[in-house]
Amino acid sequence: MALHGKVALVTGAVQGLGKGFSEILLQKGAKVALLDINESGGKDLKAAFDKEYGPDRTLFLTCTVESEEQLKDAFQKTVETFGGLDIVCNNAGIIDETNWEKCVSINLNGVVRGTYLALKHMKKENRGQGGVIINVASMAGLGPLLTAPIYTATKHGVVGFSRAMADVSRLCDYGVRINVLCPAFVQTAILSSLGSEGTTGQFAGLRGVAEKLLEQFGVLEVSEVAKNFLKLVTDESRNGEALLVQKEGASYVTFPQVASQLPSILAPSL
Ligand SMILES: NC(=O)C1=CN([C@@H]2O[C@H](COP(=O)(O)OP(=O)(O)OC[C@H]3O[C@@H](n4cnc5c(N)ncnc54)[C@H](O)[C@@H]3O)[C@@H](O)[C@H]2O)C=CC1
Ligand SMILES: CCCCCC(=O)/C=C/C=C\C/C=C\C/C=C\CCCC(=O)O
Repeated sequence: MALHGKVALVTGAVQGLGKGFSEILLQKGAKVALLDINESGGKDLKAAFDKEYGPDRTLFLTCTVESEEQLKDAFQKTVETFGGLDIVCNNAGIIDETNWEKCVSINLNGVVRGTYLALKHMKKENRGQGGVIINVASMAGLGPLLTAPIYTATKHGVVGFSRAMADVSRLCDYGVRINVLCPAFVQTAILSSLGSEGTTGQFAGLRGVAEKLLEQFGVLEVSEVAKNFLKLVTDESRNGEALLVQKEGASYVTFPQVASQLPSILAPSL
């Protein structure tokens, strides 16, 4: 998929990975709607991107992925401004084991909401032109992060939901690929939550285990993850894939083949 002139929407775009994903899309010629709850940061980022890439290439929209109405309006505004939608990255996420319902609301419900809205605008049966959705999970979507069981659950949820929706899209011929990105630790603000009492609450005492994982896996730079994000966006042969990104490299995850045991009527082309 060539990105020049394509329209992208990224949630949680103001800093960290979302900023990195937005910037690499801009470098490849796409237009990007930047969605975030951080209004002042969003305005500053848009001003910086305007200088670097030109004023018509981005749109900043204040929006929480917790609100169906705000997210729906942001998708609509993006389509009206840029004339279509080709790429959606559901990236916004937090760690908060003390307010765990909020963590589920942002990390899982927000991704479901963003995926359904993306399909509404992009799928062929709605006269959309197809496209690609990248949902951001984590390595904690593939194994346990002990200081953050709810975070772990939301990220496993994002992996399962994305894989299921990719198969739905293939079977129903939506023309939309859905892939999920699973980075290990990345140098962003969220990393300071590793063992902090404020976000990990009753599990803060397990910070030593999380620190051991950090020592074992190291810390990625945003740019390393962004390069792999781009692969998932552009490689048209990839649908329903989970890409694990670690310091030593990236690899597509192999899952148990339970689908092959289903009656073929349920999974004719899996
Ligand atoms: N940094 C890391 O080690 C890893 C991060 N991830 C995931 O990557 C994604 C991005 O995280 P980072 O860039 O590291 O974090 P970050 O904290 O640097 O950035 C998160 C962005 O999301 C925005 N945001 C938070 N709540 C929001 C909401 N309700 N609606 C819209 N925007 C909201 C924030 O304002 C911020 O701009 C998250 O889903 C995170 O779980 C996955 C694996 C590793
Ligand atoms: C609190 C900081 C969390 C930062 C965000 C994040 O999602 C980072 C996750 C990175 C990796 C650790 C996650 C889970 C561990 C998964 C598997 C461990 C398997 C260990 C093994 O068997 O080798």
